[in-house]
Amino acid sequence: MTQTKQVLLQVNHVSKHYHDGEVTTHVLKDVNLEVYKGEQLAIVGSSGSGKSTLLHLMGTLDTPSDGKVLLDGADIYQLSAAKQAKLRNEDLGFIYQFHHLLPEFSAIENVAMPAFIQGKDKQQSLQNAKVLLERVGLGHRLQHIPAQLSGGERQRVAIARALINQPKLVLADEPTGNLDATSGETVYQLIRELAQQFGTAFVVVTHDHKLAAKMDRQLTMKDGVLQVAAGNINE
Ligand SMILES: Nc1ncnc2c1ncn2[C@@H]1O[C@H](COP(=O)(O)OP(=O)(O)OP(=O)(O)O)[C@@H](O)[C@H]1O
Repeated sequence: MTQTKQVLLQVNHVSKHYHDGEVTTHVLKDVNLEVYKGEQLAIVGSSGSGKSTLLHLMGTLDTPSDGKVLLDGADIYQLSAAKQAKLRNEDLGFIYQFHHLLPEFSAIENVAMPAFIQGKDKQQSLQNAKVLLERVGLGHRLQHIPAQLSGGERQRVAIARALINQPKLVLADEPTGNLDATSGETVYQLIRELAQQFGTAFVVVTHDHKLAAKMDRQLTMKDGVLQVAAGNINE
C-alpha cells in the first residue's frame, strides 16, 4: 500500500486456551496483529493451527483468555453484549464457508436482513440489496431462496449480505472453500473491487494459496503462533 496505513483493528497479546480436567490446550499463543483500513489480509496455516479461533476473536464471537482486541482503539471485549451486537451488525461483516443464509428467505431478503436489523428503511434496504446482488452477478436470482441457488451463488449472496451495512471490516472463513477455481476467482475479484469501492478491510482465513497470494498481505498461523510469511507483496 502506498498511502499511509491507518490501523483499524489491533490484536494485542491475545492467547486462547481451553482447560479440560488436567489438560490445557493452548490454541493461540500471544498473537499480535494490526489490520489496516481497507487492506486485504490472508491468514493461512495447517488445519487446527488456530486460524478460525483468531478470526472469531476478531469479531466478538469468542472470548480471549488473555490480551485485548481493539477496533478503532476501543477494546471490543469491554463492551456490553448489546454494544457488541451493534458492532457486529454495523461495523463487521461475516462470510462463512457454509453461508448461514436463512433458508426461508429469498436472496434479496437475506442480503437486506442486517439492514432491517439496524432499523433502516425497508424499501431502501431492499433497493440496496438489489444493487449489491446485481453487483455480484445475481440480479436474476433476487427472489430465489437458498435451496434454489448453487453453492457459488449462495456464497455470493453471503458476500453481498456481509457488505450491506458497509462494514469497516469483513471477516471471511474459507470464502472459496466449496467453490471451483472460476468461482473462487470471482470471489477474489469481488473482494478486491468491493474493498476498493467501500474502503472495507478483509481478513480472509483460507487454505486456498492462490487466493492468499493475491491479497495485500499473507500471514501464517503455526501451532497458535502467528508468523509473517515470506513473499508479502506490499510491505
Ligand atoms: N472447546 C475446545 N476445547 C479444546 N480445544 C479446542 C476447543 N475448540 C477448539 N479447540 C482446538 O483449537 C484448535 C484450533 O482450532 P481452529 O478451528 O481455530 O483451527 P483452524 O486453523 O481454523 O483449522 P481448520 O483449518 O481445520 O479450520 C484445534 O486443534 C481445536 O481442536
